[in-house]
Amino acid sequence: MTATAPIVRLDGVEKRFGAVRALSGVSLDLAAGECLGLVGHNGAGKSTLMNVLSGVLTPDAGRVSIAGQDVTGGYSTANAQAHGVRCVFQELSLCPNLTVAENARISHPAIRGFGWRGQARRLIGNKLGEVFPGHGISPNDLVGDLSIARRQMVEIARAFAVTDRPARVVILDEPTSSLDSVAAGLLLKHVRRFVEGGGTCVLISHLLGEILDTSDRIAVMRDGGVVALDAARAFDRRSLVAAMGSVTEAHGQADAAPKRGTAQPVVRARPLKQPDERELTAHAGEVVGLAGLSGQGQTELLVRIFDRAPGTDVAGPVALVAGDRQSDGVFPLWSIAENIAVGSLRRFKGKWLLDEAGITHFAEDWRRKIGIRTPDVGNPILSLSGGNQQKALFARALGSDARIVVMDDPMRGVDVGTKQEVYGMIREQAAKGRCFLWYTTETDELRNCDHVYVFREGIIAADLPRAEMTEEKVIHASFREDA
Ligand SMILES: Nc1ncnc2c1ncn2[C@@H]1O[C@H](COP(=O)(O)OP(=O)(O)OP(=O)(O)O)[C@@H](O)[C@H]1O
Repeated sequence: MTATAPIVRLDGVEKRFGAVRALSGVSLDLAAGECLGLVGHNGAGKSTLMNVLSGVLTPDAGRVSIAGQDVTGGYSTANAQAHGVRCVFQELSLCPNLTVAENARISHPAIRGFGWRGQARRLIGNKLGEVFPGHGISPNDLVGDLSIARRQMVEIARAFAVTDRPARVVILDEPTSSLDSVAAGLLLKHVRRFVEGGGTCVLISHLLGEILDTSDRIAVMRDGGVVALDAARAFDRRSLVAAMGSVTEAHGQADAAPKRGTAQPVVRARPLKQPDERELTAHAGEVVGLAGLSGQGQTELLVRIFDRAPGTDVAGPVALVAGDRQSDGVFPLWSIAENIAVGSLRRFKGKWLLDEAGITHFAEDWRRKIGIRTPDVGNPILSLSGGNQQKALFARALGSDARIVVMDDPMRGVDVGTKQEVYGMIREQAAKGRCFLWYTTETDELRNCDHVYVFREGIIAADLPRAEMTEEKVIHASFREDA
């Protein structure tokens, strides 16, 4: 850190939501020219703290200063933006019925008058090109037609784009959660360029490797407070996990012994464009991974399997853990309990009414099993932190009777400790005969799979049993030979 006054000072910030004390007197400084990594378990208070800094939430107590000026009274998102504070939220905030350029215009009101469309197209197009070269997004694309990874790229580029207002502090709340490793690497390089040019970044992530590699300092939050704060080089994975508290990192993996015998597969599916005889097959008791760069046809095939579309052969009920929880997973007006139990409603059907007590008991059981942080499963689902919402979606699928569970990059926003527990649950349920189809953008997770299909340009490019699967082979198959 430099000796000059901090660009941001948060002093004794407190925030309560009913019975939940989300922030319990947090003090934190940010310097110009640094990237602060912010880590902590699901529900630790990271997003709440950043919502205070970006003017979305008013703290119950404490002060916010920017560039030495106390801005606490009447601080709002408009003030934050005027001070150059930008935020890329976990739940993406683009308007799906507008184009990429129109969305850029919304947060850059300086673009106006005759020819505003052209200006907006240039602004976002140039920034996308700078951060994510080869992104393949047109400023004229309708946001609703873009994959979640591309939407995330647009949102990030929009936050870094500059018109009449500076970008001094850019908060990135789990910015790589939907990006594949190539796009994530490009973003993290951009973050370094930005801070080396004097900007400030707050990077929130559950991927501890990227936090350790990209940050200058790291703050660890636990239960609403900052419990450790030091130079990044003072931490390693183990000490970060320990500081986060109550999480263990047992790296289990699938047994390398081949399991496929002569049994009939429970799922068979071919990508529509597959030029050869290759198809995805999955057997009872197997965890089958779908790998490759993001948006290479993995989600499309999973959705076709879930829908039992022509060209797929699916034996048994299917449950889905959606990757885009905001638009496909969470029922935003329902409680946590209703969101969990909706996958198992038949079990709770009475003669006339649903068995409400049974639903609560079932949800309560899963709250404990998967560690959903809430005082009451009757609370609205949107009262949960992002990672805890994702855990509720897991509970919905794992608690259902479906023999086949289809998971579309399901660990988005789930903390390291819970991930290990969920990996364990998946392997345990597979051992009892359940079949899992698992698309992941995290290569590390493929170690939990018995068989991996690597996708490229909409087709299966490689078919790797666990014993033959290496990261190198997956990466090699993800890129065209001539690319
Ligand atoms: N709008 C809200 N209403 C009620 N409770 C809330 C609300 N927003 C956050 N909370 C609660 O505040 C606590 C902190 O949540 P926050 O979203 O800041 O956690 P987080 O560290 O960002 O977690 P994650 O890693 O899952 O994103 C959680 O217990 C959450 O349930």
